Amino acid sequence: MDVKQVGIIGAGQMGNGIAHVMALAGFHVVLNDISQQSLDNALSLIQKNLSRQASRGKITEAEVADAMGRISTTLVLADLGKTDLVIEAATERESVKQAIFEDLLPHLQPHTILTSNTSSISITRLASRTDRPERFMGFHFMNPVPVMQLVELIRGIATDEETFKTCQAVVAKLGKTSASAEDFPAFIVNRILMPMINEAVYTLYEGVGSVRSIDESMKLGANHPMGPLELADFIGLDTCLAIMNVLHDGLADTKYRPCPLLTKYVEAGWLGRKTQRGFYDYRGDEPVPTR
Ligand SMILES: CC(=O)CC(=O)SCCNC(=O)CCNC(=O)[C@H](O)C(C)(C)COP(=O)(O)OP(=O)(O)OC[C@H]1O[C@@H](n2cnc3c(N)ncnc32)[C@H](O)[C@@H]1OP(=O)(O)O
Ligand SMILES: NC(=O)C1=CN([C@@H]2O[C@H](COP(=O)(O)OP(=O)(O)OC[C@H]3O[C@@H](n4cnc5c(N)ncnc54)[C@H](OP(=O)(O)O)[C@@H]3O)[C@@H](O)[C@H]2O)C=CC1
Repeated sequence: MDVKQVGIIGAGQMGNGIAHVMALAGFHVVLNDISQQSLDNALSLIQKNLSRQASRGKITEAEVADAMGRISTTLVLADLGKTDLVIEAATERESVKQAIFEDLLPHLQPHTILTSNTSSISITRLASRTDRPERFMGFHFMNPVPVMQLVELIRGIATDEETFKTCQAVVAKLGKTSASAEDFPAFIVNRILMPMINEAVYTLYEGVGSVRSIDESMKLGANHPMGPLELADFIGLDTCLAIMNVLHDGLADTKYRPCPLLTKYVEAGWLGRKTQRGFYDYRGDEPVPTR
């Protein structure tokens, strides 16, 4: 199938990055959110990130203008009715995603492929609540989307081959690489990455190291580009906790127990960079560890 128009639901950090790379690759994008503020912030962030790419000579000013011209925003889900591919990138909560699909379905054309950028939730279960489980799959970008090369593609139990091939072709058009993952909790990347982040929080909780010593150790001792706590703040602590809960519930193994300290940060509303406070406090000139 030839994809021309892409609908993106959720204009948070992932939604804006997905809109950025899709528009730059020539797709027409309709970006939806429940908050006008989030849509406005997303557009100005996309403009800023595209301009940064232009200033480094990676793309031209004309490409920036063309990409921005291909993005429209809306608060109304029905405006995604003409799209060929929908990527849902709203908050990592199953009830939120299911409600979105329920509201969206009556407006979609029969051929439209429905996907979720979920980090962990069962694709098969999300698909089973729609009218098109064969045209439903996981389309999982990595953060920051304009920089990261990988997209995980996850088939649900009913996903058909044409849907998979179409999504694979879209990833190739973005200049990214796809990896196929089976539909089990948190797929591949987060099945491995998130327990490491959770273990870093346990290491902090048990007093083995401070925020700074844990991050420095993993950056300098294991050559990770960001320390695990810095990365958790970057991903969002609410998202990290949601993923750990899906692993814990879905695999029924205590080794996935979310660290109580991670839960406490989320309960405090200290969600990382997006709320300006998490394992670091970002309100000043330099990030300051909170423990
Ligand atoms: C939770 C999930 O479901 C799955 C996930 O996504 S897990 C998270 C996966 N992501 C990671 O693990 C990221 C780990 N961190 C990194 O790779 C790096 O720290 C980083 C790429 C984010 C930044 O790299 P850096 O070298 O420290 O910073 P910096 O030099 O500023 O940036 C490198 C390039 O990326 C660009 N960049 C950085 N952040 C960006 C953003 N948010 N948007 C667009 N471009 C960005 C910069 O402009 C820069 O571009 P040039 O090469 O043209 O100069
Ligand atoms: N953060 C990461 O590193 C990664 C996250 N993901 C996944 O991507 C998805 C989004 O994550 P992320 O961008 O980080 O989260 P954010 O919190 O940054 O963004 C979520 C956005 O969805 C909006 N939203 C909530 N409910 C609805 C709704 N009913 N309709 C439309 N929009 C809605 C939120 O609006 P409001 O703010 O008003 O609530 C917010 O703008 C999640 O499934 C996450 O697991 C995947 C890869 C990496």
